[in-house]
Amino acid sequence: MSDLFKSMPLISPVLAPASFPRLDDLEKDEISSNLLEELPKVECIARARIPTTQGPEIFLHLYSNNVDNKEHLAIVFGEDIRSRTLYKQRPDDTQDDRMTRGAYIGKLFPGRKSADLDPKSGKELKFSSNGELILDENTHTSPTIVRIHSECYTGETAWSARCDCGEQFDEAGRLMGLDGHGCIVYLRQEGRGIGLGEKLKAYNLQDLGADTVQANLLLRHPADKRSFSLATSILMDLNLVEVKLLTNNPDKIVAVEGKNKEIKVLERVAMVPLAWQDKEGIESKEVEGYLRTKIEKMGHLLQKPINIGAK
Ligand SMILES: Nc1nc2c(ncn2[C@@H]2O[C@H](COP(=O)(O)OP(=O)(O)OP(=O)(O)O)[C@@H](O)[C@H]2O)c(=O)[nH]1
Repeated sequence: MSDLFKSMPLISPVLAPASFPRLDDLEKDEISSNLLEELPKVECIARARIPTTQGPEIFLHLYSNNVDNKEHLAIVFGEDIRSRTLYKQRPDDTQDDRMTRGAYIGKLFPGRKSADLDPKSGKELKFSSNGELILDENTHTSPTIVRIHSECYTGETAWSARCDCGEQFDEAGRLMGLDGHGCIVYLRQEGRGIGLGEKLKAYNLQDLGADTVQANLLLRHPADKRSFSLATSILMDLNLVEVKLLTNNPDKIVAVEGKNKEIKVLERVAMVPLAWQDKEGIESKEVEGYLRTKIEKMGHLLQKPINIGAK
């Protein structure tokens, strides 16, 4: 047994190799959905059009909120998905202010003067007497493909084949690009909420034989420390209250719907790993173990097809 685990009692052989500490003596938190009585308040600070290397343009929305200081994002497919807080008229708001923060209709071009009126199409935004944007044919509100994605530096930026986060992110964008509308709510809760440093320690524990759940528990974190209430608030702000949710995680569905069912998940769209569909996708013994643990211990709604072997 390594020195690291000498002070800890042995784990049950069912849960992990005999050289690991017992999980039943460690804190075993349930994977909680952290449903809040009152949803966080969010405010969209800025929106900008991003042409992408993949084809479709996206509109990146940056949010502030009243529960943490992180920059949570909404990656929006569709010019007509509009944030209430961004578009609401503010005291002393000028048309230049509105264009600068991204609260405009249509496209920006050099010399444009009005945010609320698109001179090319003649479409115009309308507001109520208290400055709220009126939802009309210029604002998309119908059921929309949505993914709630938690930050994964390793999978999205450092080419990690320990998880399928990068592949899921790309696939979500591909489906939304095809549909023409969609939203990836990108929450800064790295490592299922434990942060990148702790996730790296968890990876070392995984190399020492723990699975992803055990590694979190050994570090005295819950298996899943995330909350999805910010996603609920952001979707409400974007008027995306009826969604087709891309996920395999049943906890996420309950969590994003909110305590008072502020959001309706009309449909769950499974995120099947590409390699399990006989397509080119992430393959490694680590990702196999990661997905197995999600299915066996975290109740993910995913089944590996029997014809796909360990290649
Ligand atoms: N603690 C920990 N976090 C991990 C590990 N591998 C990936 N993650 C994190 O897990 C999260 C993945 O989240 P998602 O893909 O949004 O969600 P999910 O719960 O897997 O559900 P799906 O919607 O089905 O993908 C990200 O925050 C990753 O950084 C790991 O081994 N340990």
